Amino acid sequence: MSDWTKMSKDELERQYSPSRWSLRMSADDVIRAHVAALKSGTEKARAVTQTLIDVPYGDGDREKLDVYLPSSPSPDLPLVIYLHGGYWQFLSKDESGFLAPPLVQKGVVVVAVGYSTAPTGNMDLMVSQVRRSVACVIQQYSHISGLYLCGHSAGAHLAAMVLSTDWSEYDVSPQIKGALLVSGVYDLQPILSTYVNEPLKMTGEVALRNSPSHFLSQLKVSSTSCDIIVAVAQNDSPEFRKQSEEYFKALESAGLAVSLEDVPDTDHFSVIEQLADEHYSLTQLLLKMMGKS
Ligand SMILES: N[C@@H](CC(=O)c1ccccc1NC=O)C(=O)O
Repeated sequence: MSDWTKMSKDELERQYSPSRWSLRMSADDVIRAHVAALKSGTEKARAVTQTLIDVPYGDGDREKLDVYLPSSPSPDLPLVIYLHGGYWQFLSKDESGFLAPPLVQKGVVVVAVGYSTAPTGNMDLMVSQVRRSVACVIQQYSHISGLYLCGHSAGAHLAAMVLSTDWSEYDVSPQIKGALLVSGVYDLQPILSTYVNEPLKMTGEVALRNSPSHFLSQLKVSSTSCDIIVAVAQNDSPEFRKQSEEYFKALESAGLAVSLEDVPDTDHFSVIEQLADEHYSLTQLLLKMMGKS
């Protein structure tokens, strides 16, 4: 696989256009179908679980989260925070509850976090928002048995930044027990010169200070006992696959408990959509991580 620094702008943009790599449908159709699947999955989740919608975790407009709760409270109550994808510019928490039903059914609390996507928000703000959301959840839900993170695409990037947080600047120091990072971007430098950065307007410095690949020693300190699964779709682009493989290798070299899951017969979108299905491999892995399979 060639190095991104040697790629033309066109090739880099192709590599960082997840929809162009789907084998299921055209680029436009796969995005339409993705949004539709997330919306209908979230509507279903809201119909079959108890919810708390638009709970603020800060003063900002988008600084709200949705909570999906099991109906019978049990003493063993894991909580998973979901950070949605959409290239830091699309989607919101409002269609990010689709993964709740199979988890809630097993007695897990699911929290979908909102954050200020670009162009309203910028990368520094989004990273600070998701960190604050995690701190807020741990303060409000101090009785939970374990805190877990799950993120897709841009959300996997944000989840990796949460794992790399120096919590000394916060009121709490959350002990995250496990993280499922799905088809993420862990080095932001390759996207700097692409269309993805148009609304984000990141400088090289912003990209560097928000790249999880540059904060491995902080992650090791803050998330020593966190089980990490780096998952990637079989049909993600070579660059996306390389992002996951390299982050996995770096975590492994740092001595963390990490595994790489290459999910067969999935593309960038189906790899996360299928979390709505209790029989899907990643749903089972997430439940197993929480001791709920
Ligand atoms: N231009 C991007 C768009 C994209 O990634 C996206 C668009 C809408 C909702 C989610 C998206 N990506 C990942 O979650 C693509 O080629 O797929």
